Amino acid sequence: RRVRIDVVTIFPGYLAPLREALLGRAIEAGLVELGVHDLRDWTHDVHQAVDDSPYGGGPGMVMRPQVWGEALDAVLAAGPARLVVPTPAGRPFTQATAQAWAGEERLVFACGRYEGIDQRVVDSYAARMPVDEVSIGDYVLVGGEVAVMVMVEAVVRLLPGVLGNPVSAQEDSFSDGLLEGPAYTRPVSWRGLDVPEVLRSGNHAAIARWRRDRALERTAARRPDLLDALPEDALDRADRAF
Ligand SMILES: N#Cc1c(-c2ccc3ccn(Cc4cccnc4)c3c2)n[nH]c1N
Repeated sequence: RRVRIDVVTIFPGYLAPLREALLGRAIEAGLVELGVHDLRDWTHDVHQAVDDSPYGGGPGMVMRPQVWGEALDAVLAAGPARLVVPTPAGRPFTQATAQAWAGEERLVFACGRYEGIDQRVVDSYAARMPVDEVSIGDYVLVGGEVAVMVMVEAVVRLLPGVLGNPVSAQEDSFSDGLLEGPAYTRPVSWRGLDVPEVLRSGNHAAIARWRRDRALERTAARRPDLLDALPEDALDRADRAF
C-alpha cells in the first residue's frame, strides 16, 4: 500500500527536507509518493498575487480564494483525498490523528501564509471531501509549512516498511498514555554519572517496573493532564504511588 502526499505552498523549497533521510528513503522505496506544488503556478497576473486585504479590516493579509481553488482543483483532479489545512485555529493534531491519516490513500496539505486562507476555500471543499483544519500546538507560526513537515513525518513513520524497527501502534510512545522515561547507553559511567543499576541487572520484571515508575513520575511532573486523561483501569496499585 502506498500513500500519495501532495503539498501546495508558496515556499516549495521549505519542504525540501522531506526528501532527506528516513522519509527520502521511503519515497525512493515507493512507500510514499510526494508532490510539492508552488501555489503561484496558478496565478495569472504579472505580480502573481496570492493575498489581499482582509474584509472587515484588521492586520495583515488573507490568501485569495481563487488561486487556492484553481490549485486545489488541479491537485485533487488526480483522485479523492483528505484535505488538510494547518491553522493556529485548528483541532489538535495528535498521535491518534497521525494513526488515522496513515490509513489514507491520499493526503493533500494546503500551506497558508499571511493571516491564513479565505475561509471559503475550506468551506467549498468540505462539501465534497474530508477537510481537517488542524493545529500542531499552542504557539504561533508564520505559515503552515513547518506544521506540514511535522504531520507528514508523524504519519509516514507509521507506514509499514518505513521504520527499520516497526514499533507496533500500542508500543509506540504516547500509546500507553504516559511520557517515555529516561534512556541510557554505554558507557556505564560518564562524567561521574552512572547508568541506574537496575537496567544492568538482567531482572526484566524489575526493569519493567523501574521504567514504568520513571514514566509515571515524569508524566506526573511534566504532563499531569495526560495522567488525568488515563482510563480508570490504566493504573494498577503499584502505579498509584505517584
Ligand atoms: N498548524 C499550525 C500552526 C500555525 C499556522 C499554520 C498555518 C498558517 C498560515 C498562516 N499562519 C500565520 C498565522 C495565521 C493566523 C494567525 N497567526 C498566524 C499560520 C500559522 N501556527 N501555529 C500552529 N500550531
